[in-house]
Amino acid sequence: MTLVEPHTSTTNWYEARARARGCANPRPAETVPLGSAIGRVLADAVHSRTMVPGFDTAAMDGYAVAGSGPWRIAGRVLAGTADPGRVEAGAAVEIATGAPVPDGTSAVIPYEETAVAGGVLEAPAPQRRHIRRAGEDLRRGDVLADAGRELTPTLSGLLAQGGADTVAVRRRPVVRIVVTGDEVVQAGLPQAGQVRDALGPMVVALIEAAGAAPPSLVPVPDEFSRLREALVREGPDVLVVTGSSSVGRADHLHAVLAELGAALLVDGVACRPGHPQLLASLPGGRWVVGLPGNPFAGLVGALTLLVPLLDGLLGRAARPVFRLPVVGAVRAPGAITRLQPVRLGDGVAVPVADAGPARLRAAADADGVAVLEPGWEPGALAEILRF
Ligand SMILES: Nc1nc2c(c(=O)[nH]1)N[C@H]1C(S)=C(S)[C@@H](COP(=O)(O)OP(=O)(O)OC[C@H]3O[C@@H](n4cnc5c(N)ncnc54)[C@H](O)[C@@H]3O)O[C@H]1N2
Ligand code: MOO
Repeated sequence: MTLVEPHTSTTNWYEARARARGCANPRPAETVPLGSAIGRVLADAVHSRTMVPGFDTAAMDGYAVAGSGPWRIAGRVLAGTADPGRVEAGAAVEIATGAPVPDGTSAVIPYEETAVAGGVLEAPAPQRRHIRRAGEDLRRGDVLADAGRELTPTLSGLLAQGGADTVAVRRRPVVRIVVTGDEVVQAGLPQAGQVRDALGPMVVALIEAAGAAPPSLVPVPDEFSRLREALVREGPDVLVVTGSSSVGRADHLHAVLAELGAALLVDGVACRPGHPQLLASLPGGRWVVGLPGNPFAGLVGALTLLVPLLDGLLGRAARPVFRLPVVGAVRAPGAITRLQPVRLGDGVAVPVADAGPARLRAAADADGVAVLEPGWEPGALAEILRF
């Protein structure tokens, strides 16, 4: 863990994200029913507890036959039957998809390929067996998912096939959002000098999408003591402070952190917008993420520091890096990284015009943000942080 002195250092954008991703240990595990684990991150690898199919299974509705035809029809086996018995050479058993095939079965012939008269079945010699062999999909002990994977609907289905009833997942990080600003109001139309809280709703949604518990939100005025109080109150693993990150008279975050003995891991990031973002740890193990008050700058801070910190707390596997050529007219990044809202096209990312630190329109119309590094030129690849 690299610590920096307050106000003295600006961190490269990739380095800042890597620090946020790497600083926290994963939260403890808890066991939850498979049915309520969607979106949770696995704390352990999951293995199949059974083979799938569990028995030789008919893949078509029709007849299980033994030997060559014609066949004498000698019974019926439906799905759910525990013991399908045996079929002797020259005999056929009517069978349902999903039923266990009787011992001695050489093939299952679909109804469509058969003719039946007087209890005798006729069909051309079967070209396919239409039998799913026991264990051909999964064997007992097969790894179904590694630790760090998020439970998706499809993974959840696979784990059910493998016999899972419960899964060990990481406890969800508990987050408190502290919205600072005397001028910031939570509802209705802002009066003279006021502004609606645009960061609260956005950051709540980002936190939930990242896999943390639904966060609480506390508005605090621009007062040192009130901000201090909001940071020391027990409960959350992560405190997100919006606004108060810069150097203005009412920006108390650095002073409060200094008084609380916080260690600053990131204090300013070499990017536009979103430069005055910070990451700190408080004595006792809690984390503080400071997001700039300008809404698009705050969003950049959330994508740079907050979501990666939550990924680390969840023990989430590295997210796949997604790069596209960014085409079209866009301001060059200059000497530091520029975060540019983009729309995703067919194999390209297209900048959305008129992005500014305080404006959300471009980001709201975008599918993600492109990370344009110094030296980037139109048409070159850039990492895309998808919303
Ligand atoms: N002398 C300097 N001034 C500023 C600098 C600087 O380097 N030197 N940096 C500028 C940049 S860049 C940003 S970004 C802002 C960051 O300011 P703070 O994080 O301290 O935030 P505030 O001063 O409280 O507010 C800035 C701006 O955003 C509005 N705001 C605040 N919270 C919200 C919210 N929840 N929803 C919507 N809008 C919000 C607030 O009203 C201000 O307009 O500092 C620059 N200044
Ligand atoms: O970088 Mo500020 O964060 O431009 O709005």
